[in-house]
Amino acid sequence: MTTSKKLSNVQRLTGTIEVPGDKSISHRAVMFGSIATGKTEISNFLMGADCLSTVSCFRKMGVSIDINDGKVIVEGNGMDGLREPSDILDVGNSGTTTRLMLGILSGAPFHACIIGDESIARRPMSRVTKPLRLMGASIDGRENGQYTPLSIRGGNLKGITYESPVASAQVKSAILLAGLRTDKEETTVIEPHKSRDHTERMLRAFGVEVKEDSTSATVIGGKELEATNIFVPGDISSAAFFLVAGAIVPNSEIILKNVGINPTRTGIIEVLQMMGASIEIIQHDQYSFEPIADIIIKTSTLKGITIGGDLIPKLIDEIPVIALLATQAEGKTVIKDASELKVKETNRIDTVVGELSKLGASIDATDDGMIITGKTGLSGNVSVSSHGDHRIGMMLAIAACITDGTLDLHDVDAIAVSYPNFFEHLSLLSK
Ligand SMILES: O=C(O)C1=C[C@@H](OP(=O)(O)O)[C@@H](O)[C@H](O)C1
Ligand SMILES: C=C(OP(=O)(O)O)C(=O)O
Repeated sequence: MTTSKKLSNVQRLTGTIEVPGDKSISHRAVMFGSIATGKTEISNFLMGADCLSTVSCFRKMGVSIDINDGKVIVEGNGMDGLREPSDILDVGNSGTTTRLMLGILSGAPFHACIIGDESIARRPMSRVTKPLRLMGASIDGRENGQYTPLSIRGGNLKGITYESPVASAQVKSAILLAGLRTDKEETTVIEPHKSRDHTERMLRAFGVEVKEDSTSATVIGGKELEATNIFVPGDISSAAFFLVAGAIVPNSEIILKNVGINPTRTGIIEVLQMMGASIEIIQHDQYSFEPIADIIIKTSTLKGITIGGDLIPKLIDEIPVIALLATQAEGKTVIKDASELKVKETNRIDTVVGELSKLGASIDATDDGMIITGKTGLSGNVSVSSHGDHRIGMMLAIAACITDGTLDLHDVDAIAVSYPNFFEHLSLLSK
């Protein structure tokens, strides 16, 4: 079923919100808890559709996962505690579930089948199936394991040193998770730029040693994970929508509480600062393995900038809303080195350029990004669509705050993938 919503512009956005828990960290907490020994209690878990797909897959492999009052309790039975699933593992819309789970399954001595939705079926899986096969996993699937449906049988794995052609935390994590199942062998992943390091940080919290340098990470196999309690910080990728909204909607001031500010994820803050936004970061004393801050954003006068290189992995999921931000910045914004956008839930170069063009933005697609010239008023009274992509849906809902007429936003239900209470927060701030 698809849904649509008529959205009007707003006078201002003011108030305080706490965005839901981080999606990347929530996935990992359930997965690592499932293969650890003992009870892992997760608080502030993201109850979004993607993370619930992870929960459902691990339950099908015999893990007891209890969801109660915003807390998730995972009873792990160790690395060898997973059971062969009698049903297909359905990952829904979630790339992270698919790729990290493949890493875990590579060392599990049984067979499993993985399917997902139409969007997942278009996303490249050979970036993980290739190195996992090199390590010893048997993986088959559509077009020789390039796409779902996939079928996997874990094997005896050997350690590898793998130079990934893309900076991808999903690829890195899948290989490191498989690396844990080798017999005391070393597994190293080298990336062209550093990707988010939640896996490395969380593995350490579960008692596993991870060696890291600027663009590589290494684990040694054979160590059991020991259960731990995890507090999931607010998702900076969700906060990004309100950071942009606060900067571009007139007369606004928004306070975002408890946002994760892991330096491998803070590209959106760097971009806002480079554009000249009025933004304040109040960092909390560190009490978790992930840093947390409150962020205050106010209506700002912005200038266009160039975004590329090693900044891209730090803000890859924020590019749709950064494109909207750039329409309100004076001058040219160039987003380059971002061809990874083409293999997300949608081709995010095409969907961003297509939908923002409908609003009258001056935006052109390039081979590895887009060029936006601002500042332009955005026109309403048009129909737009998320194309089933949560981040496109939320970007358009924020755009509607400043259009000169209403927007008919189709396929809004996609937003529940990462931010189920997004519209509640939007209406709270616009009161
Ligand atoms: O590891 C993760 O949790 C994620 C990594 C990124 O994908 P890639 O690994 O494909 O860059 C990101 O786009 C995705 O939303 C979540
Ligand atoms: C790309 C995303 O997620 P995934 O790869 O897990 O589907 C995203 O959340 O923007």
